[in-house]
Amino acid sequence: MLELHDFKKSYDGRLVLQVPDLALAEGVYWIQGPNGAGKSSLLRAIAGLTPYSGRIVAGGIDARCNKKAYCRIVNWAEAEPVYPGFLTGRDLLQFYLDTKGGSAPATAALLEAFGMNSYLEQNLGTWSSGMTKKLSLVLAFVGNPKWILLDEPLITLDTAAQATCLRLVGEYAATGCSFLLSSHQPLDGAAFAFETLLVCNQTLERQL
Ligand SMILES: Nc1ncnc2c1ncn2[C@@H]1O[C@H](COP(=O)(O)OP(=O)(O)OP(=O)(O)O)[C@@H](O)[C@H]1O
Repeated sequence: MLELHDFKKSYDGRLVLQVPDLALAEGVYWIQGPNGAGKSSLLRAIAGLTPYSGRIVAGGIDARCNKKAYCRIVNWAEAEPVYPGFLTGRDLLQFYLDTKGGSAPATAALLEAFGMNSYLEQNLGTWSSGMTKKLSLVLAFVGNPKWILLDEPLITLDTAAQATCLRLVGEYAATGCSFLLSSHQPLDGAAFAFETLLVCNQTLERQL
C-alpha cells in the first residue's frame, strides 16, 4: 500500500498539487496530466527527493520517520537523468547495489535485457541520452523495491528498449512490485493491467 495523507507540494508558497487522502493498493498506476500539472513534483516527493507537507507511507513505512528503510523499498527513475560524467556505469550500478541490495543475477538480467554490457565500463560523460536513460531504468529496478516510480520512462528510448521497459514493468508487477508511471506517451503494447490517475485542478484523482 502507498498512502498519501494531507499531501501538499508548493514552490515558494505556490501550491502545485494537493492530495487530501489517497491509498493505492499493489498495482500499476499511470499518472496523466498536462505539462506543468505536477506529476514530476509528486513522484519526486514520493521518492523523498523534494520537501512537501503531509505524510507519505509506503509498505507501512513513513517516509520521514524511517527514511533509510523507506528508500530501500521505493525506487525512482527521473525523466531526464544526469549523472557525474567521471563515473562509469559500473561504478554507479555498484553504488546502487551496495545501498539498495539486490541479487547479481537479477541485475545481470536487467543489463542483458537493455543490451548494456558493451559500454558499462565507459565514463557516463560519453553516454548518449538513450544509453543514460536505460541505466536510470536499470537502477530503478535494482534491489528489492516494493514501489518503482518511473517519470516518463519511454522518452529517448529506441522502440526495442521501450518494449523492454514495458515488459520488465509487467514481469516485476507479476511478482508483486507496484509502479507509478508518468507518461505522455501511450503505454502501447503493455501486457499488464493498470489504473489511471489524473492530475486535474491541482489534485490527483482516480479515473473511474
Ligand atoms: N524547482 C522548482 N522550483 C519552482 N517551481 C517548480 C520547480 N519544479 C517544478 N516547478 C513548477 O511546478 C509545476 C509542476 O511542475 P512538474 O515538473 O511537477 O510538472 P509535470 O506535470 O511533471 O510537467 P511535464 O508534463 O511538463 O513534465 C510547474 O508549474 C513548474 O514550473
